[in-house]
Amino acid sequence: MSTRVVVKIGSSSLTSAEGGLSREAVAFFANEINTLKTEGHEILLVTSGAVAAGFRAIGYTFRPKVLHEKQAAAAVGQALLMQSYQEAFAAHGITTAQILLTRGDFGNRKRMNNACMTIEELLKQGSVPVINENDTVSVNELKFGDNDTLSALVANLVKAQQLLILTDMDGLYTGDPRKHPNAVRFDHVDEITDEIYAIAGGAGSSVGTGGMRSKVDAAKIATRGGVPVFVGKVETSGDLKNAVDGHGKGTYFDTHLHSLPMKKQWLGFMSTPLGSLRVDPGAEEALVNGGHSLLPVGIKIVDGHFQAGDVVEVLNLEGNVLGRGIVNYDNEQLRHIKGMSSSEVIQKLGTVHRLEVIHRDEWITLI
Ligand SMILES: Nc1ncnc2c1ncn2[C@@H]1O[C@H](COP(=O)(O)OP(=O)(O)O)[C@@H](O)[C@H]1O
Ligand SMILES: N[C@@H](CCC(=O)OP(=O)(O)O)C(=O)O
Repeated sequence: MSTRVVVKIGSSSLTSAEGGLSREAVAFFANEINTLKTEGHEILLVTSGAVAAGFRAIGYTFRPKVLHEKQAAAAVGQALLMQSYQEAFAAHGITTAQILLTRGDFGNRKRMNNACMTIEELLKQGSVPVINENDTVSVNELKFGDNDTLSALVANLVKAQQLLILTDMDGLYTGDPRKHPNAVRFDHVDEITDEIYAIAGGAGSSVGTGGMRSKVDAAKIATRGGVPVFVGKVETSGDLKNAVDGHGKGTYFDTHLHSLPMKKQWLGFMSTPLGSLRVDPGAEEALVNGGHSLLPVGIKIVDGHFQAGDVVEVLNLEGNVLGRGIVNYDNEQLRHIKGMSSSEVIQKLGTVHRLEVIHRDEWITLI
């Protein structure tokens, strides 16, 4: 069956440790993707490698660590990266299209709709969108940094049937195999638990950024959005097709969920919460398992400055994030009515526009 697939290629798979782009690697991936396209799959590529490709060309000896040096290296390297993809895909008669995005773009519905429409048109025309972070304008606090999260947001946005995160390690192991030679690989992960997070470490090479941790983060976003994820290695001809077909060299993160509507995607993964609410076990149960709205009676602590209509994070009494929602009250009002029953709230405030603090339609569970 032909499907829509997002393929993310990390710096570690495209460049040598000394820096510089491996044209052989780019040609190899173009060939693998061509095989999938020939079978009728729609492919979107999310690629890293701009900094790694550009830092030697600009004159640095090592991969830069300071932001403006990384941005300069990326500006040089992005052109080299794109040129390389264009040449490699042209050999198969495939047109490539450059798309540069920032985290801020995902927070803006209009920009996202535009990006989405552009991508749909490119796919319709048979092109391969080649997506990277727009490093020149991304500031530290708002950066993706690695492209794993970016690839998960893209996969949710285009309602992909699969996200393949390709890296230099053939999956998630019980510990970083570079440090723990006896570590064992997970073939499937049904649920991303705290234990899974605990074993996923940082980058193993000098060119990679996020390591397995950011890949697990990405897998969480994508699976929560209904997109199953493969994290692994594609090194010999046919490996990418095998990964799509379910027998790749790596770990599969399964999902039983359906794709998320755009509004819930935005709420869960793109919005910026302006405060937080701590709720009691009754409210936790109602929100997470009961599919109910949040009422004032379940709220214990209110933090932050927010207005009605803003996004807040909801935590349980142990401090674990349960999800996010759009509040119907500002922080001052909520401090006055927290813990009150609905009749007490009406007595205190008079007629209220909405009794629910967060309506279930404006809520997303994130555990
Ligand atoms: N539990 C783990 N299982 C497998 N790899 C791990 C684990 N913890 C950390 N790693 C490291 O994550 C690295 C891959 O991430 P990264 O270097 O960021 O690659 P990329 O550039 O492809 O995104 C591996 O090379 C490995 O050393
Ligand atoms: N946008 C940056 C991505 C940085 C990076 O190293 O990401 P990754 O290899 O996915 O961990 C670049 O193209 O160099």
